[in-house]
Amino acid sequence: MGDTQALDIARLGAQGDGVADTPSGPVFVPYALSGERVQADVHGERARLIAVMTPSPDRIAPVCRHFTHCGGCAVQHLRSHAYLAWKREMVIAAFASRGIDAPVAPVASVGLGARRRAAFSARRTGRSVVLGFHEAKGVEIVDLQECPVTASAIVRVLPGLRRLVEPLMSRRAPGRVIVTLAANGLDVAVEDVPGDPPPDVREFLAREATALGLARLTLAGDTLYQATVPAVRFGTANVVLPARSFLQAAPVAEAEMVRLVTQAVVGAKRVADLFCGMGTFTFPLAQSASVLAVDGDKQAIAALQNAAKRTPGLKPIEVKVRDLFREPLSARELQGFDAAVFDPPRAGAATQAQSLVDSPINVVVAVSCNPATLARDARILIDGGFKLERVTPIDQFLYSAHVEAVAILRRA
Ligand SMILES: C[S@@+](CC[C@H](N)C(=O)[O-])C[C@H]1O[C@@H](n2cnc3c(N)ncnc32)[C@H](O)[C@@H]1O
Repeated sequence: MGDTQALDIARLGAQGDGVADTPSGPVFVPYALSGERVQADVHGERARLIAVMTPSPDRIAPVCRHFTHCGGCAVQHLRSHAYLAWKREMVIAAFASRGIDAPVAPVASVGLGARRRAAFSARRTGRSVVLGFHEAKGVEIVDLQECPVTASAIVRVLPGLRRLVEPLMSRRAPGRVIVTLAANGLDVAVEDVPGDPPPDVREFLAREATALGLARLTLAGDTLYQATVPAVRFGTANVVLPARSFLQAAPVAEAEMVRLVTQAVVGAKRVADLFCGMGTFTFPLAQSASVLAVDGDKQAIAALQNAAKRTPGLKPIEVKVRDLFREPLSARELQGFDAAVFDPPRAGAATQAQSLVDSPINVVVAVSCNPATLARDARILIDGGFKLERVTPIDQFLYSAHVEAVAILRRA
C-alpha cells in the first residue's frame, strides 16, 4: 500500500496518464484526466486511481470492456475533441523541444475498427489458450473478448485462433500471433513458439485454417497453409504480402498519409522513397514520377519489385535493398531528384536527413510514428536551409499514446 492522497490533475502526460504537480514533483495517475480532483494511492511518482472526486466534463464511458485492464489502449475515457487536442499537443511539444514553432494542422482522426493488423500474445493455461494483448500493468495476457479499435474481421476469428494455436503454445513463454487483414482475407503469422510441429499438428493447423477461412498461415516465416496469396493494394498495384514485412496499421490513416505525400511532391519528375517498405508511397508516386525505392527489408523490396513488373501504366520504379542507417543515400546519389520521402522506424533518419541537406533536393516529406525523432530530423533539415511548411498528425494508433505525423519541408 502507498499513501492515499487527494490530487489535482493538471494535465494529461505523454503516456496518457493524468499528471498532478505536487511539492515533491510530478505524480502520474493512469486514467485520471486534466482538471479532475482524484483520490489516489501514491507510490513515489506513480499512483493508482482510487476514485474520481470531481470528474472532468470531458470524461466519457470507455468503448471497450477491457479498458484499464488491457495495455492496448491508454485513453478511451476522454471526449473526442480533448483527446485529439492531446495528440496534437504531443506533436507541438516534440517540435518545441527542438526549438521549432511548428505549424501543426488539426489531427486527422481514424474511426473504430480501422486497425487491420494486430500483434497478439498467446500462452497456454491448462487445456486452453489465452490470446490478446498484455495487461496495462503486469505481465499477464488479457484474453480478448472484444477490441473495438481492431477490424471486426480479425476480432471475429479470435475464438477460432485460440483453438488453432493451442498445440503450438507452451505455459512458459508467450508466443505471438500476428493477424493481418489483407485485401483478400486474413493472413496469420505465428512467431516465437518452440520447436518444429510434427506432421499430425501440421495437419491439424491446416484443417483449422481451412475451417476459419484464412488466406494464409505461417509459422516462424514458413507457410503452413495457403488458400490464396494475401495481397494489399497500393495505388494501382496489388502487392503480395511477405510474411513479416511492415504494413501501415490502418488503411484510412495510410490513405491520408498517401494523400499528403503525393500532394506535397506534385510536379516532381524523380522522387526518392526512402524506407519505402512494400511501396505504400512508391506506387501512388509512380503514377506521375519515376521513383527510386529503398528499404533494408529484402522481402519487402522483392514484393514491391514483383508488383511493379505486373502493374501497367506506371513511371519507372528502381529499387535498392540497403541499410539506410549505415549507408544513407548520399548527396551524390540524390543528384537529379526533385523530391524525397522518408518514413523510417522509430529511431528516425538523422544521417539520411543530413545527406538530404547536402543534396540538390528541394522538397522533403518526412513521415514518422515518433514525433521526437521526426522533430530532431526536421531540425537537421531546417538548419540546412529547409522551411517547415506543415506537420499533420494522424491518429493511426487510436486510443494509444502513439501518433503518426507527416511533415512537409521545402528549401527556403
Ligand atoms: C515505418 S516503416 C515504413 C514503410 C513504408 N514507407 C510504408 O509506409 O509502409 C519503416 C521501414 O523502414 C525499414 N527499415 C528499418 N530499418 C532500416 C534500415 N536500417 N535501412 C533501411 N530500411 C530500414 C523497414 O523495413 C520498414 O519498411
